[in-house]
Amino acid sequence: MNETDMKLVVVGAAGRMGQTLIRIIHETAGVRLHAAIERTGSPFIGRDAGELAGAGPMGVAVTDKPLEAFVEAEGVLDFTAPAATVEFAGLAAQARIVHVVGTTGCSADDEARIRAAARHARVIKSGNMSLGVNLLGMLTEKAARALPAGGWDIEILEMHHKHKVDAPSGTALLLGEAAARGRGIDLADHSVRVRDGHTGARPEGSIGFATLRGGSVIGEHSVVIAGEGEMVTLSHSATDRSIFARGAVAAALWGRSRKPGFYSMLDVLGLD
Ligand SMILES: NC(=O)C1=CN([C@@H]2O[C@H](COP(=O)(O)OP(=O)(O)OC[C@H]3O[C@@H](n4cnc5c(N)ncnc54)[C@H](OP(=O)(O)O)[C@@H]3O)[C@@H](O)[C@H]2O)C=CC1
Ligand SMILES: O=C(O)C1=N[C@H](C(=O)O)C[C@H](O)C1
Repeated sequence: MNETDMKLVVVGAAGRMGQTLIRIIHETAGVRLHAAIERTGSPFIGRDAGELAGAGPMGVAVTDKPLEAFVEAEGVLDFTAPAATVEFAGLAAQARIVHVVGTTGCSADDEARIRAAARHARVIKSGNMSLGVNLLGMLTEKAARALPAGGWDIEILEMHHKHKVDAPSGTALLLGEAAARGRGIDLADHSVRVRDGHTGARPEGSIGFATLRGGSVIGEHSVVIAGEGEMVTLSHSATDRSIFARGAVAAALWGRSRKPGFYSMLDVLGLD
């Protein structure tokens, strides 16, 4: 441990991503686990966070006191749920720390509240923290720009594990936004999120989404650009959650020297 290590809090510490984040912090130079948070009443309160994550004892007990943890820390890594993330955004703003948000499924109102907190906190939010998906976003934007709407139809397909609660995935929406940017259109006005029954023919220029759920799939995403007699498919497969956790830790370290504001992984990775 080093005095200059960035002190990080993991909220949702017992979750799939929370445990992965604790393991990655443990093996990454320049950061250390300062606190681990779960909700009041969680059976994990009081447990050693390192043991919970399968990394061995770390001497950090899981608590339900986020503000106490935030005021002594430099950053919080948040892969929880929209209502929790909105609350943590307010606390991170009070504590003036870095807030890395991986939570997906946020409503427009949640998004506005998180952005408001970015007046005081350094918020880095992305539907996917991996390098590969952010590169895929860039490639999608370029392909959508090069292949015009009259003749080329964009569909985004995703599959995740059976426990996932939001759809389309944050990544699918990130890719949809990238495609819409490439086409110079607003995604909200052109997306088709569900098809059922007699839908009529596909509206030209729309961006369609299809969702699969099952088993333990970590994250599969494809951008299909279908033309007459040919089809281009750009895709990404996640085989280990550590890709998201490494991205989140890199984002926290990047945010340490930034001014308050709202940033994305494209800023962190220098891809924007
Ligand atoms: N951006 C990215 O790169 C990625 C984003 N994600 C997103 O991260 C989120 C979490 O995913 P995952 O880890 O699989 O989900 P889990 O359900 O496994 O973990 C979420 C954790 O957050 C806890 N939690 C919820 N509310 C609170 C609260 N108010 N205070 C403290 N803890 C709370 C949950 O506790 P409880 O069970 O008691 O509710 C749970 O332990 C999802 O939105 C997912 O889409 C996931 C992977 C990558
Ligand atoms: O819930 C998940 O697991 C994941 N969520 C993110 C999303 O909604 O895209 C990122 C990743 O695909 C895993």
